[in-house]
Amino acid sequence: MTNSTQGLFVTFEGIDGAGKSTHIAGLADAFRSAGRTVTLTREPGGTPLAEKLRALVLNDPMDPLCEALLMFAARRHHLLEVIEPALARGEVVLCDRFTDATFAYQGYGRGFDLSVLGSLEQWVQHTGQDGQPLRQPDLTVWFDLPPEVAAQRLSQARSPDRFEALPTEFFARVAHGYGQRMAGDPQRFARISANQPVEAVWQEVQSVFRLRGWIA
Ligand SMILES: Nc1ncnc2c1ncn2[C@@H]1O[C@H](COP(=O)(O)OP(=O)(O)OP(=O)(O)O)[C@@H](O)[C@H]1O
Ligand SMILES: Cc1cn([C@H]2C[C@H](O)[C@@H](COP(=O)(O)O)O2)c(=O)[nH]c1=O
Repeated sequence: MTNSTQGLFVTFEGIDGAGKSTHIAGLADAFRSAGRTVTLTREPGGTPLAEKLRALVLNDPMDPLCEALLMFAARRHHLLEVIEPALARGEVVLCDRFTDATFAYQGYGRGFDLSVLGSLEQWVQHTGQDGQPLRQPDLTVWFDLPPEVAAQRLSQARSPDRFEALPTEFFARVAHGYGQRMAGDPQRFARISANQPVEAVWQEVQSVFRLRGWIA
C-alpha cells in the first residue's frame, strides 16, 4: 500500500478518445479503498480560472503560441491552487492530462518549438522554493490507441470540440509525441494497450498500480 503521509501525483495521457476518463473514477475508488484521500482533477482546467481558459482554448480559434501559453497559464494556476496543496496534505492527485499533453498536442501535433515548451515547463513547474526540483508526475499512464480507433469511438460518443475535430494525421503526430516523451523519461511512464475491451484495459490499468503497491 502507499505511504499515506506522502502525496502522490499521477497523470493520464493519450489522444482524444483513448479511454482515460473511463478508468480514472474507478482508480480513485481503488485508492480510497486503500485508505487514501483523492483529488480528481483535469487539464486544462481544475480551478474556476483554468476552466475559463479551457473553454477558450477548446472553442476559439488561435495560433499555436497562444494555445501553448494558455495551456501553461491554466497549468500554473491549477498547480499552485490545487495540485501542490493536495500533495502537501498527503493526498493522491489523479490528473486527466498535464504537460506531456502540451508537448504532444502543441509540440508534435501543431509543430510548435519543443525547446520553447521546455522553457515554459521549467518556468511553470517550479514551485518557487530554492532547491526544490521541478514538479513532475510520479507516474504518467499513457493510453495508447490507434487514431482511427479513437476517431471511431468518439464519433459514436459526442460532438467534437476544436481538437477532436482535427484529422487522424494530427492524432498520429500526437501519439508519436507521447512515444517520444515516454522514450525521454521511461521510468515515469506506464503504457497501456488501450485497443482492447474496457474490462481488459481496466485489468491492465489496475496491474500498473498494484505492481507499485499503491492499490489492493
Ligand atoms: N476499451 C474501450 N473499448 C470501446 N470503447 C471504449 C473503450 N474505452 C472507452 N470507450 C468509449 O470511448 C469513448 C471515449 O472514452 P473516454 O471518454 O474514456 O476517452 P478519453 O481518453 O477520456 O477522451 P478525451 O480525452 O477526449 O476526453 C467513450 O464513449 C467510451 O465509452
Ligand atoms: C492539457 C492539454 C490538453 N490539450 C487538449 C487535448 C484535448 O483535446 C483537450 C482536452 O480535452 P479532454 O476531453 O479533457 O481530454 O485539450 C492540449 O492540446 N494541450 C494541453 O496541454
